[in-house]
Amino acid sequence: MASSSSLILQPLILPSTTPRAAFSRLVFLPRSLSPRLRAVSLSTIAMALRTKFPHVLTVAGSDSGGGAGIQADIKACGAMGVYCSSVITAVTAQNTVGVQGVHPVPEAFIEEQLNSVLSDMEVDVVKTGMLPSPGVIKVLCDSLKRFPVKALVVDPVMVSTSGDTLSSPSTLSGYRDDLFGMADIVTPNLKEASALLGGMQLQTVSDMSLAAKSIHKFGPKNVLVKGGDLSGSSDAVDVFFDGETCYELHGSRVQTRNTHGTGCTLASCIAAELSKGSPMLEAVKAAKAFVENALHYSKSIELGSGPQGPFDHLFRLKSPPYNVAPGLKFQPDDLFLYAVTDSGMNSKWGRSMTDAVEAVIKGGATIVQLREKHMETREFVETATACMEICRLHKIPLLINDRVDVALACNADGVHVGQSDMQARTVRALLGPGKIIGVSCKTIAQAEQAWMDGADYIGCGGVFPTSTKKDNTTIGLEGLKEVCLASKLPVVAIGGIGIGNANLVLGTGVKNLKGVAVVSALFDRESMEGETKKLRSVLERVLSNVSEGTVVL
Ligand SMILES: Nc1ncnc2c1ncn2[C@@H]1O[C@H](COP(=O)(O)OP(=O)(O)O)[C@@H](O)[C@H]1O
Ligand SMILES: Cc1ncc(COP(=O)(O)O)c(N)n1
Ligand SMILES: [Mg+2]
Repeated sequence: MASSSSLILQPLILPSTTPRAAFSRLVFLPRSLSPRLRAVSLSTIAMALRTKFPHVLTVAGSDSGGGAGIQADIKACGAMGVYCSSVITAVTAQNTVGVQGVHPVPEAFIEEQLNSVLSDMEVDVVKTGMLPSPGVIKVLCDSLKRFPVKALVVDPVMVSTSGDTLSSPSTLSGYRDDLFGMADIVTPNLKEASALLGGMQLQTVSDMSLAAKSIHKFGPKNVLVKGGDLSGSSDAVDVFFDGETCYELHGSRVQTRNTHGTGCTLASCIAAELSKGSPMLEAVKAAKAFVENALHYSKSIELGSGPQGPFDHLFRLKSPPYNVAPGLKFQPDDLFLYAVTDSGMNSKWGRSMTDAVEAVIKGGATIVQLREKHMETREFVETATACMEICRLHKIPLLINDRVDVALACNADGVHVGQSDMQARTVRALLGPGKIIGVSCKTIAQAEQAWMDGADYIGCGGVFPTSTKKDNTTIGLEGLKEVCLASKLPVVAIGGIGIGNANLVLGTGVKNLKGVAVVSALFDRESMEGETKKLRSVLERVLSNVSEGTVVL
């Protein structure tokens, strides 16, 4: 091995935010390397270490009113933490009353803009908005063939919500025959879906499903028919079709006039999420949640005198939680051995909460939840802050039961809520996209709602009777299996589980079941570390038997 004196310490100028991050990016190279090789190695390492910033290119029209088009796209991508470049296809004179004029950009100049960005700037995802003529669609298709990107999101903008035409009807065949076949997703609203399908009437959610399936035949990988304008609907329902399954995505309808630009924003958010690496359906859900939240925060903004106002894409900047450092990223396997605290049991055994948390982590707990129903708020925040330090040290996520305020105050990794606590979608809006949210569910319908609300996992139970929740109805192993099979989220089983019966639970080997959550089995014991170790070894044994196909009962 080279001694340290034969190494040179060469700091590279790489993007880094903190002194610690900068230090970890210092590169050691042997002195014996020739200066040329050293230069080559350094540039290779620099390339490898470069932080790639997710990049969406929007190809769309400018909205002088700033609520839709290019302006909405740039703000939406910025809000989602993604870089956004723009190729402008037309300049519109537009306000809250409607569209007063459209000035198309010459096709050759659109091509020049596409060339400039795509040839140089490592675009991940292209999102299209207003493409005013068939010639523009052709120019775009040709550019995308020359410069392929990871994903293409096509929002087939045709008519503004105010009823003004933004692209000529002759673009319909360009979309259907050329662009859709290259698209990863197309996102027509009701009017656009109808126009694409020769005037098909779309009045119900089942009409939307039919439309999504028909549009899929034009060649895009996925279709989202947006129901913002579905009359008589108390929800905001969109229908997603991936070629196999149709999903109805229900959101709550925000009562506001400020819906100008919702479609542009939705498509840009999908593109932004895809550029960060999200799977398609997750990207669509995150985008829909963003639009709903943005509308909610902006529902009483007053700008302009017309019927449709813009909304505030950057509402999150006003919300302090977004300034806090992100927590640990959720991995479903974190649910394997989930320790839920109980300070009553700690005082019975004469130990502090921090000692208890440290002991279960040392014993092999993979995630910790502070569940304190009676602790005073100040003591709770102090305890949680101290526990956070321990959990950070061991890289174990710490969640707070119910108390979003306490989670924010100590910058916990997330919150676990029950059916009578704050709704998960509100928790998500308050905590932001980077935090972990779990929801207690007993039924398939609750599990579906948790998924829609943007939760990361569900806790399912009580599986067996338990002393920590006296009047809790138990669902048994059968109930657990039913919910697990239907759940789109990973599941942790809870309720009366311990060393004696954990094998019955995990041994079901049922889909989505990732682990067990325990309270008394760990905290109501003298040696918490020892008990956790025992439980962990039981779980590991069951897991290896399940993966070998042996049923353990
Ligand atoms: N009032 C509203 N409340 C909540 N979500 C809405 C509302 N209006 C539209 N949306 C959502 O905004 C997105 C864009 O839909 P839509 O308005 O139909 O598209 P477009 O703007 O292209 O006409 C969809 O996800 C839709 O469900
Ligand atoms: C330049 C431009 N592009 C797109 C739209 C559609 O707006 P919405 O998202 O409300 O359908 C618009 N009004 N103006
Ligand atoms: Mg709209």
